[in-house]
Amino acid sequence: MAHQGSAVVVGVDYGTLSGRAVVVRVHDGAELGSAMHEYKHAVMDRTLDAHAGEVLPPDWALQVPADYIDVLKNAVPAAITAAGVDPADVIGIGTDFTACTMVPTTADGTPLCELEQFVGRPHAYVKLWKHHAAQGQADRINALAHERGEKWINRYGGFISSEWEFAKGLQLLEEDPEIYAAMDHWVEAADWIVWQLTGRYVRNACTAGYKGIYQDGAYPSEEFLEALNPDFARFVREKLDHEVGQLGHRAGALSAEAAAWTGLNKGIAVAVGNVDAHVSAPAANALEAGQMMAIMGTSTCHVMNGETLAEVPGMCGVVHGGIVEGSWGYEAGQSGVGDIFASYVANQVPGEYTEEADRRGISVHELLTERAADQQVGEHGLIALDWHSGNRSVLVDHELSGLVVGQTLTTRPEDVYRALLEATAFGTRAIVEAFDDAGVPVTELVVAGGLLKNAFLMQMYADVTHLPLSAIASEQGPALGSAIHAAVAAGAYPNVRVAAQAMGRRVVGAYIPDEIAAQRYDALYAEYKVLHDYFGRGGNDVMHQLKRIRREALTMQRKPVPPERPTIETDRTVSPAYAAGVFS
Ligand SMILES: Nc1ncnc2c1ncn2[C@@H]1O[C@H](COP(=O)(O)OP(=O)(O)O)[C@@H](O)[C@H]1O
Ligand SMILES: O=C(CO)[C@@H](O)[C@@H](O)COP(=O)(O)O
Repeated sequence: MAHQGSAVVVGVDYGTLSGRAVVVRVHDGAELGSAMHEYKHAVMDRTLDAHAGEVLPPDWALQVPADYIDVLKNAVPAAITAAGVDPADVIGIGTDFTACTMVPTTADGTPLCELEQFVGRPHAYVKLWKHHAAQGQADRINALAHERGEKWINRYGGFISSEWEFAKGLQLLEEDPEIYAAMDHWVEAADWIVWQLTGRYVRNACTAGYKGIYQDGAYPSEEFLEALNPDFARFVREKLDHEVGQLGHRAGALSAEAAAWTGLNKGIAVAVGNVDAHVSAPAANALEAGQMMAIMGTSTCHVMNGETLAEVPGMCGVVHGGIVEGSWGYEAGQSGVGDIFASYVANQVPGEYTEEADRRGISVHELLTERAADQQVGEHGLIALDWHSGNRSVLVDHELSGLVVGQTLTTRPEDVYRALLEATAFGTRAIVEAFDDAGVPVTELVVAGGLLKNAFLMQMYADVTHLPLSAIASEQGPALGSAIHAAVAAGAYPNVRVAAQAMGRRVVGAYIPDEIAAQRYDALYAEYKVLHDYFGRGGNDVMHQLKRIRREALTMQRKPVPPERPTIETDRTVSPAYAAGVFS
């Protein structure tokens, strides 16, 4: 298809803590400039900082939609300046988001948290993907789906996640019915941002399928929803159902308002929304069956196309057109990966490590990795479970938690750090094996995301999985993927596959398994599997019990508002649902 050599597109990647914009040349995918903008309110997981600092219950994670608009206002113009291009050469914009990240809105798309009367209500805010407080609702959805023999449940590996649209929606109904009643649309942030760009609400095939239980053109039935909770019966009809757009299609034209925010021309193409993980596969030009993309950052998402439909136990889902139009897209994931390393570095590493890292001008991650790399496989005598943020695949249980076995009086921080790195690699191997066993073989691991920079970790993943590992040749994988979708939406390419060949790229076989290390990891993996099945499949319920006891303790304490916020009324010190004791 004809397009001018100077034509560029903009891709915007909405991550957990920031949004990144990249300007990409249409004919070859060259990245000309980029910019990042951090969300002012980051993730609100302890207190409702956007209002008066009310204490949030455990496992909550909220965001503020206005922070997403700030990315359009700041990162997009900055990326255009960095690229040195004329905004008039931009022919389209595409976006991707974390998911399932949900915004409750009025009929015109106004987030409920922006209404005066709801600013102090936690349920009026965005529920971020890692809001894990709807596990009780997810458990009920799963039990009922199996009891009624709902066909769709096996498209999700047998489990609907607490992270997804139905569990979070049911939690909203049951804990704050007034907000639920005021909500006209329960919108994926991936679609909300496209709505803000175009003035048109279009759901995208990716989140509708993976997160919204939309299969073969239908959602779960009203009878099913009514059996969950009679007030939930019309959830699909009244709050969720809307036109679904295919990935790479044009959602609409850039509105005058969004043109003013971004500095781009009104009327350019805006692509249908997408998810950070799925959009990365075209960016690595890894769209063939067997090429499993692992997008490794805060969490890891695994996405892979397949030629046929298979039911993989514990996968997140399989959706037709979920990665590219026309193919079965599979997704699995690990809820915590970089997050686990970050939490360890922030809370468990002695000051002398930080001082040494500072002195040498490296990060604590790099220091710990360097020391961890300087030992034989198994030398630390440890096995860890990577469930600090719960387990997404293959157990689909966010009431699970982390574990390190084998610590002694001589265990050092780098030992535990290495065990945590290994635990996440073992978690990926468990996912790869689930796909292999279900007849969807994985032949290549293609990595994108922030963790690519840790070469020791990458070699470990190749060794542990016994797979050749390719590396995406972009530091902005999702944003590049969004730019590819923008190019297709603008008509520069006939479809995403063709665009990916011209604009996407990866280094094939960047890491090859070391046979000796791989064999030694096999022995550790065998022990990991024992612990995995024991704690994760009902052998020992201690992790669930600890979460329950913690919730009880927190409910009893009713934590006071910090003293520096003296003006807050006492009835606002906890969320209404929390005060009502519904979290006990
Ligand atoms: N050298 C490192 N080794 C391992 N993990 C790292 C290293 N540097 C940063 N991290 C982790 O990478 C994660 C950020 O990854 P990134 O892809 O940038 O973010 P996101 O997933 O939000 O897009 C953080 O959780 C951090 O702990
Ligand atoms: O779950 C998905 C996609 O399905 C991700 O959006 C979610 O894990 C967040 O990813 P990041 O770790 O922020 O890149």
